[in-house]
Amino acid sequence: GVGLVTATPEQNDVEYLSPVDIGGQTLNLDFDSGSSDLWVFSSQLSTAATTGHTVYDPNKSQSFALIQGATFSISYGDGSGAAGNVGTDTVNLGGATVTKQAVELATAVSQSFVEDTNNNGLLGLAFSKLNTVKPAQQKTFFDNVMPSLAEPVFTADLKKAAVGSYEFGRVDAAKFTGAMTFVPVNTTQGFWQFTSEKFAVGTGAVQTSVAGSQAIADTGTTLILAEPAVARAYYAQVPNAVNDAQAGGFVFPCNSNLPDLMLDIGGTMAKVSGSDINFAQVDAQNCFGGMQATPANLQIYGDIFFKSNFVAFNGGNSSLGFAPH
Ligand SMILES: CC[C@H](C)[C@H](NC(=O)[C@H](C)NC(=O)[C@@H](CCSC)NC[C@@H](N)Cc1ccccc1)C(=O)O
Repeated sequence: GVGLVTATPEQNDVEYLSPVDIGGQTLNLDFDSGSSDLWVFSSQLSTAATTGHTVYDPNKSQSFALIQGATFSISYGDGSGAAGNVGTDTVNLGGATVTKQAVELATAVSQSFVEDTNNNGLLGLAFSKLNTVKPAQQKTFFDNVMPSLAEPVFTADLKKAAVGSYEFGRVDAAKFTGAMTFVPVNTTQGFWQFTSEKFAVGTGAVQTSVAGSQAIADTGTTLILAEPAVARAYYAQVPNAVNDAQAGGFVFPCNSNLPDLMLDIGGTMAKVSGSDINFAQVDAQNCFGGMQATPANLQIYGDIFFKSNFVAFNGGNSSLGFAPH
């Protein structure tokens, strides 16, 4: 089979939300290739936490079954997190269906999730080894649905300020231009991870940031978080760009003519359009960069990368395909 759902951006493309049918109830979830838990705002949360949200109520589902004694607790790189208990239900993503999918019911969520009223939970699409359910770890929707898919793949077609899509079971050639390049991913940490050590600014020379530097493809992260050497070299080519601690990173005049950024994905260069690096206005003149330096030693290629690149996640042979779109 094949599943196709829309991916609708929030204000400033901070996140993309997709409709998921769980036991007959439809919730908009943030599909996240950087984690492996499917958790939802549930009727067990306090009213304070659920105001403005759509919640999943297991008591209203004919097909819900509790997993006795199972709990989850997840924390994310931005300091946010969620925790609760676990059951199974039928999960349908635009036609791709799993009958006994682990659905994690939040009984506590961090404030940033409470405030993000468009987001009613996450659907994790990284590798199941990262799933946080105890005592028995659970599988992701993608792992569960893969055997029934025409092809063991899902694709992300995320767009700047426009509705895109996630598709399960096929790579739709109509959604990208040029040739798709596939690279093997390193799954040891549970992410869609690859080597990314080279970069170029505009039409400049290709240079190495840090030999062997790694990156992950993370649809649940808004920006590109790259090696500091990449950020420094890029913004050195943008007149009046400054690293503004108060803004939390590099800012530049909003009318800047931003160069493209080339990043290698497992040895093949991919382009991030300069226009996509103008992320959001921070004051009367200045805008915040869509690519920032990461303090960690793992680069995170988030939605800014996906706006320029159509990406195929192949769970059959653990590879990542990318092409301009
Ligand atoms: C502090 C937590 C560290 C990062 C680590 N957690 C992770 O790596 C988790 C699975 N993944 C994440 O924290 C990040 C990848 C970090 S790379 C180390 N992806 C998921 C994130 N975008 C989900 C999200 C979506 C919307 C709003 C906020 C957060 C852990 O549990 O140890």
